[in-house]
Amino acid sequence: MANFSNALFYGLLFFIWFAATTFFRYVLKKRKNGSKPVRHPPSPPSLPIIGHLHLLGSIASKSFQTLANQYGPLIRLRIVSSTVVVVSNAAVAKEFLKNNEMNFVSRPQFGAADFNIYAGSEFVNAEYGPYWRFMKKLCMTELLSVPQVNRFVDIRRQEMMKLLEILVSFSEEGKACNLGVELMTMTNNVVSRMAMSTRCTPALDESKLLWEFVKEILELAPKFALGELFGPIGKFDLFGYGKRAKALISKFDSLVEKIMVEHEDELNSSSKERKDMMDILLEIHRDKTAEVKLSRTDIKSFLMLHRKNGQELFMAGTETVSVALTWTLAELINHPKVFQQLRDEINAVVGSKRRVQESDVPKLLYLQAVVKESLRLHAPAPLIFRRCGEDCKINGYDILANERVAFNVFAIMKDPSSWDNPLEFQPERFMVGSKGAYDDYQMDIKGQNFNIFPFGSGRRGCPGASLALAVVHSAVALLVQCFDFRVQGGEKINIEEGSGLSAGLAHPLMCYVTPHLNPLELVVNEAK
Ligand code: HEM
Repeated sequence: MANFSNALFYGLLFFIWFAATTFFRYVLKKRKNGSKPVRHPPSPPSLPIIGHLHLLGSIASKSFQTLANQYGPLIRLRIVSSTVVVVSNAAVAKEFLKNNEMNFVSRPQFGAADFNIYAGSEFVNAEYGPYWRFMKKLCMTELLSVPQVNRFVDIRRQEMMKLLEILVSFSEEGKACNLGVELMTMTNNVVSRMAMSTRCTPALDESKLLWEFVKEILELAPKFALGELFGPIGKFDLFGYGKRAKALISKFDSLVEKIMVEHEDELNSSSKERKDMMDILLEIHRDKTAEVKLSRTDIKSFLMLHRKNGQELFMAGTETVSVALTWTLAELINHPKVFQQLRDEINAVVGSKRRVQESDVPKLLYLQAVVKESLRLHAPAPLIFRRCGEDCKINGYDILANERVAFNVFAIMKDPSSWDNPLEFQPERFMVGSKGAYDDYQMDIKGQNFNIFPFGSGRRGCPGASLALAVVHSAVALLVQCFDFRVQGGEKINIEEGSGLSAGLAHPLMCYVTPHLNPLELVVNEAK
């Protein structure tokens, strides 16, 4: 009897404690947000501790899309101890990124920053403020401006020629080639030469180190995301990825320091005709009157620059571009009619005596449509992250200060309410006069149109879009003009998406290549 009354007593005590805590939390929440209770965007039912983690598969953008189909285009998820608001349609994205742009102009900080020796010097994750504004202006007016991109056209031509030579040698040896790897090498070299006049190839000493850095950091990036799930506990670096990244970045730092000293010596001894990114940044570093004082660390951090949302140029310029190229090639190989139509267009505009070049691209409308369609179906940066500045209401829901917002570009660009046959690869949709073409056939893809914005939008949009499109257009055109492709071990390429943060193909793009027009002979014609 005594036991029973004890149990009753403790049960009652627990109930009072539980009710009081719940009430107290409710009152706190109410006071924090004035008198109204917070109205979060809808959430699926969650589990204790892990929240919605069990609802996420290996490809976050796909899982978010599935949840949006069930719970709507604006949802809120809790993953262990972090929350994220996910946006999955064009109208809601516009509400955030256009109508409330200034409140979503910063990016969230990711836990990995704790292990980044460049923390505080980052550009991609920088708070919207004087440093970010200065660097962004510099990107748009100098480092990645159209005239600067045009000044390096010969470098892109040389690197693409190297790619063509490699493919010819694969063809002569009758060996299958991993196209993804070759495309990645080419884009690494283009970006690396524009950034600091250094190639990034396993065959050379310095370049080998750079090459290894890019490879390793790309492998590590998705693993960082794991730590993120554990919120504050992630800071303890339970898996050791933080320490590995720190060691890698330190290696990159010594290498870039050496290249920087060489650049400084050159700047002291002569005036260079063509300045690479490092030269431009070093000049600002020395300029006592510059609006913002750039430190050596800021320069190195910038050059290590970004991959989508979180890591800093090598990854932005290399992985995203090579992913876009690989997907476009894969879709073309799987759609022989589209491939042939593109080849016919190139032949009609360029003929068969010279290599297609960047200056031909404005006349190659079908080529542009092919690339747009590929970016629509396979966004190289499928999730864009931003951070909410101050509490605000969007579509009747409260979005709280500091909350992370993920724009699911992957889902938005396949939304059946915006696109007919959204999962089909149909470049015609971007051609004027074609059956089913959109009125707005020259659809802007650089952030004005929220049905298709692979480069993000607004002030925080991608400053590398012109460079990226220059590389993707010319490489696709050259490969289609010069080679036929046969898939190794099958008729079609398996276009399954890879897991983790990478938006690439799950399986290597292995092909046998045969020259259609021998590119090595065409070069001679081009020089005329
Ligand atoms: C197909 C290739 C590429 C795609 C799809 C892409 C996509 C993106 C996206 C979606 C963002 C976030 C935009 C936003 O928040 O609204 C971004 C940011 C950025 N990208 Fe790219 N990118 C590509 C290539 C490049 C290249 C080649 C570079 C430079 C070499 C570059 C440099 C940057 C930088 C610096 C940012 C951060 C801008 C900021 O925070 O203000 N990207 N990119």
